[in-house]
Amino acid sequence: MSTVISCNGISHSYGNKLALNQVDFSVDVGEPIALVGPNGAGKTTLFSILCGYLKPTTGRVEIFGEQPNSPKLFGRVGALPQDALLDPRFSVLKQLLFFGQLQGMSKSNAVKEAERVLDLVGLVETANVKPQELSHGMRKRIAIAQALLGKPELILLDEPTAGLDPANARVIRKLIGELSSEATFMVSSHNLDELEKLCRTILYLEGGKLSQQQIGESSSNAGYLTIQLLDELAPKNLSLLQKLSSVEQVEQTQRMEYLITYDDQLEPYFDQQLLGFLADNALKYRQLIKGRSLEEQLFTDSDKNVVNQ
Ligand SMILES: Nc1ncnc2c1ncn2[C@@H]1O[C@H](COP(=O)(O)OP(=O)(O)OP(=O)(O)O)[C@@H](O)[C@H]1O
Repeated sequence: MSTVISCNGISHSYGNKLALNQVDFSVDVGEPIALVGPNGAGKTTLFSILCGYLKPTTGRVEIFGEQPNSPKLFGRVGALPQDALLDPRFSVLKQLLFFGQLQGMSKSNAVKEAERVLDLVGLVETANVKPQELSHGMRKRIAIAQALLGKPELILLDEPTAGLDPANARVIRKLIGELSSEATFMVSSHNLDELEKLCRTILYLEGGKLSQQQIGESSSNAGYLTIQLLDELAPKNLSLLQKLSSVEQVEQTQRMEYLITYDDQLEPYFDQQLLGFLADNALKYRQLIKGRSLEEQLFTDSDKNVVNQ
């Protein structure tokens, strides 16, 4: 597996204030990583070092094997700084265009890319609006859209949900979950509850020290697929689905949507097995989502209709 971030013995001092103290960790390509710690723990300092805005006082950092400010990383890393500001003078589209063109895109590609990222954050209608006409939550989503420009492979989001209402925070987490098959995300928050269902790997920072690197329980053999069908599964088909060799559980998450837990070791190509099953039983589907849908990951509801094998 290829290494995205490698930090060895990183310390950083502001004058005589030690903000980071001998931090070591590495991150491989894959699922989102949470960086959690109380106010003042050093999260923003670490992000600033990873983005190349700050040089660590001591230690070595590599992103994709390069120094964080290397031109070779241009376009490969997207970042949302904690205090990202939009320019009040220009419309949302103009600002995204500017950053797209800074990445070397032609104007027409930058327009397409700006529209794509605005669509991802659900704010296409704000393209011609100036930032001050938007709510705080919308501005934050625009700043996240900016971090997604050019499809970077590593996306660093410093407190992306800070100050957002629950609905906006949910939109952001949903987006991270959906895009995490395309890019490796590192997301910070002072609130573990917010990220623990989204990220299996959690880095705890406290007083500048990385205290723990916890890998969540779900790093077992369990694989997840969410399928949206064009109709409810008839009991007969549900029973057949449950009998597929690698299927451990089928859970109905909403109308016509099912979360399937399967043994990834037993059937690494379960999606193909499932497509075969659907074809054999003349079942039509709308969407197949690798992993749990974010709704499912974040808001586990104890009284859902769980169907055990
Ligand atoms: N420019 C600076 N000059 C002096 N001290 C600083 C500076 N920036 C941060 N610090 C100090 O370094 C420590 C780590 O700060 P940092 O902003 O990295 O923490 P954080 O985990 O991001 O906090 P928060 O959750 O409040 O944003 C804090 O004690 C802070 O006061």
